[in-house]
Amino acid sequence: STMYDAYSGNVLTPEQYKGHIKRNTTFWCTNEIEPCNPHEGRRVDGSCNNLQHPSVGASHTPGYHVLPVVFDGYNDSRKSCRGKELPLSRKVRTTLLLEGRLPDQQITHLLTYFSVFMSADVLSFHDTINYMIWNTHCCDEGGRDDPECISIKIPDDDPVHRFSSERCLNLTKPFTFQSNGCASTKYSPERIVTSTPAFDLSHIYGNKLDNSLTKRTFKNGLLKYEIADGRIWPPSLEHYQGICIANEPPHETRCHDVGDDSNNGILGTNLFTVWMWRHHNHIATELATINPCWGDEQLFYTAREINIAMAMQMFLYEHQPILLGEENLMKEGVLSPSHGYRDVYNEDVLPQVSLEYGFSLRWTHTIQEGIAKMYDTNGNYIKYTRIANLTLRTGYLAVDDNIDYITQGAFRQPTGNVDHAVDPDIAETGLGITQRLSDITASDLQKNRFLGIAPYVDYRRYCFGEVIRTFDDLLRAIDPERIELLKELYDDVTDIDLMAGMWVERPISRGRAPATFYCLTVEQLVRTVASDRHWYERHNRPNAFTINQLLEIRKASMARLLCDVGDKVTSIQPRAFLIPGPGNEIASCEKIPSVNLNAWRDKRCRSQ
Ligand code: HEM
Repeated sequence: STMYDAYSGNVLTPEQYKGHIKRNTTFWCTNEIEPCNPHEGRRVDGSCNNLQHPSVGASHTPGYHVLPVVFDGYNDSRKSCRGKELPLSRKVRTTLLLEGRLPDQQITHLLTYFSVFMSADVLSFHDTINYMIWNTHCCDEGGRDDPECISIKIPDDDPVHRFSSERCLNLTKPFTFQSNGCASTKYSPERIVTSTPAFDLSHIYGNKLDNSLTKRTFKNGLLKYEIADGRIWPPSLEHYQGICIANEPPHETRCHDVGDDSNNGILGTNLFTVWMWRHHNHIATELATINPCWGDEQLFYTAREINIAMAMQMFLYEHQPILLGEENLMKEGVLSPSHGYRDVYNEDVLPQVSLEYGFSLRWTHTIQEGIAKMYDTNGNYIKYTRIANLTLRTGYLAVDDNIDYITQGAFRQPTGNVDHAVDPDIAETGLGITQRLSDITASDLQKNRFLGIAPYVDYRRYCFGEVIRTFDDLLRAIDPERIELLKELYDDVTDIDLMAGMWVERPISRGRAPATFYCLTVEQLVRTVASDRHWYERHNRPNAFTINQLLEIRKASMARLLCDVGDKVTSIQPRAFLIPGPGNEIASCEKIPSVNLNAWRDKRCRSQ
C-alpha cells in the first residue's frame, strides 16, 4: 500500500510519514491506500474512485469550494467590510427567525429524518461531539481564553434570556487540517470531515476496510445483528462511553456499533441506521435464496451495492424533488430524463463535497420539528417525545415499543413549515441533557464564520448572476419587511452571512427551499453524479447493473422500505414523504410495488 497526505493528496515519502508518526498526526493527516484496480467495485474506504487521484474520495480529504473562502486569520471570524465585528450570531438568529411551530400541510416528518441521515453519509458529527463531550468548558471561567472556544454571546436584550442570567452558549471551533497539524496555517482553514465524500452509506458500512470487516458475520452476506424482544437491531457497542450517554438505565441500554458510531447521535440518523442495516440483511437473505451457489463475499457486496443504489434512488428521485422541485431538478440534470442508464461520468470532476453544501444543509434545522408524535398502527395518537432529549439516546427506541410508535408518526406527522420560523427546542435546548442550552441555528451561523464562507451576496451573484450593491437590490430575493430586519443587523449589504440570507430568502420557483439553498444543493448533486465512477445509473463501471436490474432499482420507494424493514408497518401511503390523504391514501403494503431481486438471478447456480 501507499501512504498519502490527506490534505494535498500527494504520496508521502517514508521520511514524511515518520514525521507524522512522531507528531502523532497519522490519524487525521494520512491515508493508507492499496494500489488501484480499475475493475474493482466501490471500495469501503472510498479510495480509487478517481483513478488519477487515488486518495481523493477517501475520508479526511479536503472539500470543494464553490467560492474562495474569506479568511481573516485563525483566531478571528470574518469581519465586516469596514473591518468591524459582524453582528452577534444569536442576535442575527433571534432577529431573523421567529421561534414557534407551524406544521407543514404537505410534507411528513420522515423528510427531515431522511435528510439528516443522508447528510451524515457525507459529513461528520465530531465537531459537535467536541463541544458536547470533549471540550465542554467554553462558557466557564477557563474556557474564555481557550483558542478552541467560539462560544456564542447572548446579548443583554435577548428576547428569551433578558430575564435570565444566561449570557453564553457553549461552542468550539470546527476541526481543520490546520488545527490538527496537517497543513500550514499559511493556507485558509479547511474543514476535516470523517465520512467519504461519495454517497455510499459509509456511516452504515464504515469508511475503512478494517472497521467494515468487524461489522460482518461472514455468513450469507449478512451484517452482524441482534434480536431483542422480537426485533432485529444492529450489533451493540461493547463500551459506549462517549456515545449513548443519555440512555436512561437500567432499561435503556441499546447503543449501536455501526459504520459510524455517531449515527447514535440524533433520532433521524438512528432510525435510518436501524432501517438501512436491516435492509442490507433483507436484501442479502433474498439474494441467497435466489442464488444458493453464491458465497458470503458475493452476497455481501451485491447486497451493499443494491442497498446504496436504492438509498440514492429514493434520495434523488423521491426526497429531493419535494424540496427542490422535480421539474427544476430534471432541467438541471440532477435527475435522469429516462429510466434507462445514464452516464455523465467525468474523470476531471473530483469526488468531493462542497463546503457550501454541508453548510447549506443546516438550513434544514429550520423545518425540523422539536417533538416526535407517536401513533399506533391504526393511526391513533398515543403520546409525544421531545427529539432534543433523544440525542445520544438510542436506548429509548428499544423500550416500550417506542420505535413502533415513532415509525408510525414519521409518516403521519407533518414536518415544520418552510416559513422563516424555527422550533423552540431547536432554538433553545437543541441537545437534551448534554447541553443545558443550545441554539442550533445560531451555532450554524457562528461556527461557519470560522471557516470563511463568503457573504450571501457573493452566492447570489454566483447562482443567479445578480450584482447586489444596496439593500434595495435584495428585493429580487427577499421580501421588503425582512430586508428591514437585515438593515437593522448589518451595516452593509455585502456583510450579510450566507445562512442569514437563506433564512429570509424567498423559495425557488416550483420548489419549497430558499433559492440559494436550492442552487448550492444542485451544484453538489450535479458534481456527485458526474464524479462518482461507481454511480449506480452507469453502464460502464465495474459490476454495473444490467438494464433489468437498474429498472428494478427504479422501483425503490420509502414506503416499500418501511413495509420491508419498519417495525409493525403493514400499511402506509405510497408517497411516504407526503401526508396521507386523497390521492395518497394509506394502503396495505401488498399494494406498494417491490424491487424484484430475481433480476439478480445467476444462471450458474441452476446449472450447478
Ligand atoms: C432534532 C433534530 C436535529 C438536531 C438535534 C440537530 C443537531 C445538530 C447539531 C447540534 C449540529 C452541530 C451544530 C454545530 O456546528 O454546532 C448539527 C449540525 C448539522 N445538522 Fe443537524 N440536527 C437536527 C436535524 C437536522 C436535519 C433534519 C438536518 C438535515 C439536513 C441536519 C443537518 C445538519 C448538518 C448538515 C449539520 C452540519 C454537519 C457537518 O457539517 O458535518 N440536522 N445538527
